[in-house]
Amino acid sequence: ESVGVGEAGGSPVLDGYRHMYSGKVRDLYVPIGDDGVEADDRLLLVASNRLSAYDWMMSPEIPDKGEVLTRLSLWWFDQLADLVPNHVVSTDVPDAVAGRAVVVRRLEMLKVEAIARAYLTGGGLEEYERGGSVSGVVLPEGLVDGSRLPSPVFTPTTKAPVGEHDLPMAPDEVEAELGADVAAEVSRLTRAILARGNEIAGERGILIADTKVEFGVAPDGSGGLVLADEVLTPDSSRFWPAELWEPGHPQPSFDKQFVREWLTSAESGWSRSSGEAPPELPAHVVEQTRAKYVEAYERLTGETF
Ligand SMILES: N#Cc1c(N)ncnc1-c1cnn(CCN2CCOCC2)c1
Repeated sequence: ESVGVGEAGGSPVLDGYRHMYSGKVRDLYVPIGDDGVEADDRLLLVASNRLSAYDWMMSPEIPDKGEVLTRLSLWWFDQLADLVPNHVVSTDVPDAVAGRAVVVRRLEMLKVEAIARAYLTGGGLEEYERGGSVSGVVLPEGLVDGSRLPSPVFTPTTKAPVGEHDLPMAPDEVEAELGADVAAEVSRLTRAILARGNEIAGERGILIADTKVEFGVAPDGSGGLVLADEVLTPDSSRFWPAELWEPGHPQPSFDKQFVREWLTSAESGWSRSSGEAPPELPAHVVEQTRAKYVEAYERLTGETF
């Protein structure tokens, strides 16, 4: 998920903060006090307007994407507060990143990408087609691309180093990494978060096929699991329009379909198999994609962006 620092679309220099880490679409900074000493209990999590598709960084950026997804994630943290505490401290952030950054508690992050699937597709479907199970969970026969699962399945992966792919973790590997009790709690919470997400999103015409969340614990070991990172956004999850759901083939993406269809159309002149970077997105694709992020936010939260 992480790429080298200084990727196209870059990360802003923020006065009073040290840039610590760049993911494909988000960045982490360390606050620096007036005395020049770095905070050890807080971080600044910044969402960019960058869009990643087909494992490429798109250009140009999508205006307001960072703010829309930050506000959506904050709303989900509130919806889930009865299930699990979270790392949000405040939205008192520098003007340069106003609306698209959050001050968060600095945690010790678990070394597991906590993924749950409510619908079968992508890597989960491929594993199922090989052996009838996913992450050690035997599934019913006859499932196809887009099939709804009887209940969300925990399908954790490793957190791969920069430029490498995350790898599936078997249950015993997760227990070896986290211990049996914490592994069971991570599985339970991740599945509960996705189930709650689909209860709410389903009423608003959006299916959340799968999601990745991250947990941390307080550095002093006090308390239990804390939900970190972002939660139930189109960047961390597959969002599908409910009215188009039809198992048996790849589902259209709620937010990335315009980008995918243009990139795979003759008009783009690009071929995914070429290994070459995709061309600039035309303005109409950028605008339509921005509108889908705003639509997801407004449908789910009931707020006007
Ligand atoms: N959230 C959080 C968090 C926290 N609350 N405390 C300590 N570390 C982290 C942290 C460090 N890396 N990541 C991976 C996800 N990153 C998000 C930003 O963008 C890059 C990827 C999370």
